[in-house]
Amino acid sequence: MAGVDVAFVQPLEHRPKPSNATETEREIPVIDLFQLTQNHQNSDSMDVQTEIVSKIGNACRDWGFFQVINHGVPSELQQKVDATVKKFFYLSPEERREVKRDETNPLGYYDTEHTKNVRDWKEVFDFTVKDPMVLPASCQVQDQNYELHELRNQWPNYPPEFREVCEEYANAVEKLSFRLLEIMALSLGLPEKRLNGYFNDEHTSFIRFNHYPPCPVPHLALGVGHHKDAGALTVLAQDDVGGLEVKRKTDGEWIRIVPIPGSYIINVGDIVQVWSNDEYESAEHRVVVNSERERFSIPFFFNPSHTVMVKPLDELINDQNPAKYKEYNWGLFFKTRKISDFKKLDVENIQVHHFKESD
Ligand SMILES: O=C(O)CCC(=O)C(=O)O
Ligand SMILES: [Fe+2]
Repeated sequence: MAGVDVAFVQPLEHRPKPSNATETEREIPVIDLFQLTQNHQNSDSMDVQTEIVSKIGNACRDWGFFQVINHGVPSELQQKVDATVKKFFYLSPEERREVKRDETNPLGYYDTEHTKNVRDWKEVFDFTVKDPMVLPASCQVQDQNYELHELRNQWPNYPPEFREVCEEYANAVEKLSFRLLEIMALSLGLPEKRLNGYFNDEHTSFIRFNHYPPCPVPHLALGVGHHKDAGALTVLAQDDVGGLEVKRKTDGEWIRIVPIPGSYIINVGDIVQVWSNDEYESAEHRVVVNSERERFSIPFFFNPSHTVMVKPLDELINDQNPAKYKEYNWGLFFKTRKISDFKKLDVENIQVHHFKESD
């Protein structure tokens, strides 16, 4: 343990197992979106679309996770982003800190994120898709008439193409996220565009560049501690190193997701869990680090506008299946979570189960 800050050490029950026996398992469904990302529509392609909708519905129900290939984001763009991300993290610590996040602006670079109050073995850079991003100014409010705060992206001067590449990537993945949202809506028996209105011009989606340096104590620390994503859905690009693990719903085992080149990992977030009244549950996941290779990953967190009141959709509840959650305001939830991820608190951070109706 010499030289490793105890803030990184996971409680015993959350430390990763030394064996990687599950490494070769390829259990997470892989779904080919080729037919969806093409614009021609004939009866054959409608059949294929119905099949994709049903595969995605099953994956959301059984796993809360799946991988997509032929998703429509050009591989050249992905390579450009990957190279740009590396250039940024290879800047000197002083240069990276020029765009450091602080308590008033949660966007930019930081290396002190905590998940469930244990420090993660990683450094990150966050930027929003809509700039500025509008959020409540404080989470200490009693009603909906809260004051607003505009948060702006911080861009480093180097590499010079950084901002342009980030914005191009954000547009491409935003498009894919809308498509996935539409497929999820269809798979729940809803009209295709039923959920799109929650993601208006003020949606609070953001992209994170994760860098996990080699870790001298990979059996004690985690790159990201166990958690669920709070937004609607996540589209994650990862390199070939591996380390992401998902908790399998059937038995609670941690399953390693084997990287497939050119694919994205999609996971259901807490908002889809609430909208679907637990039909699709967000899955717990975490990132294991290793002592040899650094790893990079890029999640796109697809989040609605701050004004959205999140609750089970009326079409999906009835007398036999009453709403399992009280409604909550996304902006206040998000703001509260952002503050608790920044520094260690003495209380559990905000979770959707705090809004669960008592049985
Ligand atoms: O790096 C990864 O594979 C996943 C990261 C993650 O789960 C997150 O940032 O929420
Ligand atoms: Fe996550």
